[in-house]
Amino acid sequence: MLSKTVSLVTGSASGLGRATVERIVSSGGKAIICDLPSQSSLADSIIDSLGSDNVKFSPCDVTQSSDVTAALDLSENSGWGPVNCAVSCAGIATASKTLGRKGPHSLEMFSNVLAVNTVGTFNVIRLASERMSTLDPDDNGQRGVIINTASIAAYDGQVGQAAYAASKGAIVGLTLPCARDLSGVGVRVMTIAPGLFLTPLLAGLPEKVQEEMGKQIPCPRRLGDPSEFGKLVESIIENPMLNGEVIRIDGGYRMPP
Ligand SMILES: CC(=O)CC(=O)SCCNC(=O)CCNC(=O)[C@H](O)C(C)(C)COP(=O)(O)OP(=O)(O)OC[C@H]1O[C@@H](n2cnc3c(N)ncnc32)[C@H](O)[C@@H]1OP(=O)(O)O
Ligand SMILES: NC(=O)C1=CN([C@@H]2O[C@H](COP(=O)(O)OP(=O)(O)OC[C@H]3O[C@@H](n4cnc5c(N)ncnc54)[C@H](O)[C@@H]3O)[C@@H](O)[C@H]2O)C=CC1
Repeated sequence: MLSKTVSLVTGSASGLGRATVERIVSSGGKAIICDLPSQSSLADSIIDSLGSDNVKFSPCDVTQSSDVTAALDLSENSGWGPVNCAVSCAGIATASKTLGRKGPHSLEMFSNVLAVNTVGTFNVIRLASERMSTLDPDDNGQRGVIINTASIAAYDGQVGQAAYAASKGAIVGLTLPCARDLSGVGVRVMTIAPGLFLTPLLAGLPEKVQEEMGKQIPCPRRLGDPSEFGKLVESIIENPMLNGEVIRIDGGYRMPP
């Protein structure tokens, strides 16, 4: 299916989303880069390297339904047809204790993390699945695949990760019911829970935290490369039996408190 993949990939101007776009396009597929308008120059550099026939940019805040709809429309208006693959990588991470030295966790920050990570992911699932439902089914009765990005923090959230872990735990929780809801239209739903990957998101953490983390990964004893995430996306797209499940990709790492 990868050579016929028409995808929308959120958060794909950077990091794991970018690696996903590179993987899909290198196998003959097409991708809509769906990222914030502020990321347009990064998106342009991806288009320069992969070709404007294969990649297009739709400025998008995943919490806004009209933005996600415009990205789905772009695929159809470009002559690619409706998307048959949607990968959500858009996400933000915060670090704040439930009760810190300066007082309680900001409620606004907590809500914002859930809005982008959880609500944004569900927004893509609901709107992309509607487009996929219009496609002809393949030999397995399938029309598309949706892949979400959670985190191992959904299971092993650290000190200061209440908001982030809650947002990712919710993505784990919605995976099975969404897969069940969409089984009637032949759309699979899978979630990847990455461990520690070397992307701008992780580079923003204090260097000491980064160093300690790389050493703690059992095997391989290093941070993950975003291309390894892209390979897993490819496997999920290609394997029709993968549905309703969360896959950790973490080198056997379990985060300490
Ligand atoms: C997998 C993914 O999707 C990506 C990831 O999650 S990568 C992992 C990301 N992890 C994080 O972001 C960690 C977030 N937490 C923090 O950065 C900090 O805890 C914080 C900024 C929220 C708080 O810092 P702070 O208020 O300065 O607290 P600080 O004084 O450092 O520590 C207070 C106590 O908590 C402990 N602590 C703080 N952060 C800790 C941590 N990350 N791990 C373990 N203990 C920690 C300290 O050892 C200290 O313990 P004592 O009470 O015994 O002295
Ligand atoms: N890097 C890592 O070690 C891990 C990352 N993850 C998750 O993987 C996903 C991708 O992370 P990275 O590539 O590392 O981060 P990144 O910061 O490199 O990329 C995230 C992208 O999401 C975009 N984005 C943020 N808010 C958005 C919004 N409202 N609408 C549209 N786009 C938005 C950003 O502009 C950015 O381009 C995130 O969901 C993150 O939580 C999970 C576990 C580990």
